[in-house]
Amino acid sequence: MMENIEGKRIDFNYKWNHGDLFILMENAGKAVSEYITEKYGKNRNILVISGSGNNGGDGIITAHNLDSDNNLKLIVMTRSDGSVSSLSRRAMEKFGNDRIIKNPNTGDIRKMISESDIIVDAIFGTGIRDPVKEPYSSIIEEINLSRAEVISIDVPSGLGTSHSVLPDATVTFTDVKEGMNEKNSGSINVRNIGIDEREINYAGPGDMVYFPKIEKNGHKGQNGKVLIMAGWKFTGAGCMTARAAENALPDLITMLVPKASSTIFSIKLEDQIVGVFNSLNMKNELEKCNAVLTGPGMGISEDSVKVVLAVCKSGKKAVFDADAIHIMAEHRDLINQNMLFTPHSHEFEVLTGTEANRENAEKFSVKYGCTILLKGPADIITNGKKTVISEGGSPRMAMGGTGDILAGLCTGLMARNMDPFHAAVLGSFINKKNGERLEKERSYWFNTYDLLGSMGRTFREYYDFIISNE
Ligand SMILES: NC(=O)C1=CN([C@@H]2O[C@H](COP(=O)(O)OP(=O)(O)OC[C@H]3O[C@@H](n4cnc5c(N)ncnc54)[C@H](OP(=O)(O)O)[C@@H]3O)[C@@H](O)[C@H]2O)[C@H](O)CC1
Ligand SMILES: [K+]
Repeated sequence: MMENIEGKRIDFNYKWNHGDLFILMENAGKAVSEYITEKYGKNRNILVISGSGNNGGDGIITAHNLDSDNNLKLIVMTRSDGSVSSLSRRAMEKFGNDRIIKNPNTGDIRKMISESDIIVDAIFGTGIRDPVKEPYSSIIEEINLSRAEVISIDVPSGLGTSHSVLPDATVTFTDVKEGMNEKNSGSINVRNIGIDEREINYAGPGDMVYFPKIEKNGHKGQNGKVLIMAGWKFTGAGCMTARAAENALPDLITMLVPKASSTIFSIKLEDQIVGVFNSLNMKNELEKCNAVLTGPGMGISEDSVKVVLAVCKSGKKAVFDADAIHIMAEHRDLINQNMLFTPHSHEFEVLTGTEANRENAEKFSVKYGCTILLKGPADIITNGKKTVISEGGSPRMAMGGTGDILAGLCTGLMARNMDPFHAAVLGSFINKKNGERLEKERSYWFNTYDLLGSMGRTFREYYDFIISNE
């Protein structure tokens, strides 16, 4: 079952790899026309009703393919300014602009529906917004009153609203869409339209669709607060997590550190809030934050165990890395769905008591409900329901500190309202692409400061790609 946003993610991955989505529209139209010809034969009275988005474009290609063997009419309902999506415009040129019936009135549509034995519903696909406005709600009603066979493309138009086409069959692409069942969609036929496994099961630029945009008129605090309790033994590790978290663009980052090292932190992170750790401060800061990180450079001490247990008790979204993973291995009963663990293979073995591989990561996530990001040349990210592989990076990223950067970035993303799984996938993707960028520029001669320095540019490249293609 695929949510609409997941469909968008896959489209962006495809677009990044192949440049143009029109071939997918051609394949979608081919899949639907083949289904109709196989099921109903030729010489039928077919009416295709297309909306102004890409679902409509799939309908136009379907019409083009069925045109020569049937008595076919194509209606296109444009936007109020007469436009359609750019892919649909290309489909219209292919069909022949002058033969398209544009924006007929409801009476004419009713007549055309009554003269048809097959109706192809391409009004809305996954881009539907509730509520359905006129004239679309009346058209949907007329379709549902007709005795013709109705075939919906991708999803029944209006699904999830109070005006939904009730088709005899739906030809859907890549996977069944959210909310579809045999009752509201008729017989469901899933067709592959050329999306590669890599665009679905591997991290890619499309994962940016889960990254919340910065609102132009937003207010302070809206973009989340990060709490970090790390670097108590190795201050450098703690500082790197904070610098990495900044790249997710949260409004506030607070470090809680022991009194003895607070001066070092205050100097190195002069633009962040550095507080001195005590039980009361920790309780207050945990209440205020949207996501918390602990573990990197922390050491295992009475206090670090206290911190880890308090994080568990807080119920906040949390990232456990390094020493925190060792501590959590003794407290597995406290693991829940708000938690992300970012182990390398040895830490994974300590946490789970099993060999570090995909199957065991999935088993552990299912059992405890948490997300695992198992680090390696290819990161494995799983929440037990979904698993994504994140490849790439640079061999130079085996150096110390890159794990701290990844953990900090994931925490920042979780504070920005992302769930642990999508934060982990995007964090891993950006981290690896950032390493690749530096390797291209400098071969292997770069360090963790360089990674932190270029992360914003790497992030922006993919952010801009999504914004400019929406
Ligand atoms: N990878 C794939 O699987 C591909 C799928 N394709 C098909 O594309 C659609 C999704 O296309 P999209 O353009 O995103 O959206 P829709 O066609 O579903 O609908 C958008 C248009 O509908 C208008 N709209 C939306 N809600 C309403 C409403 N309530 N009342 C009136 N009009 C509405 C919307 O209007 P705007 O004013 O916002 O422009 C749009 O015009 C997917 O389902 C597949 O069928 C592609 O072929 C590519 C690959
Ligand atoms: K449809």
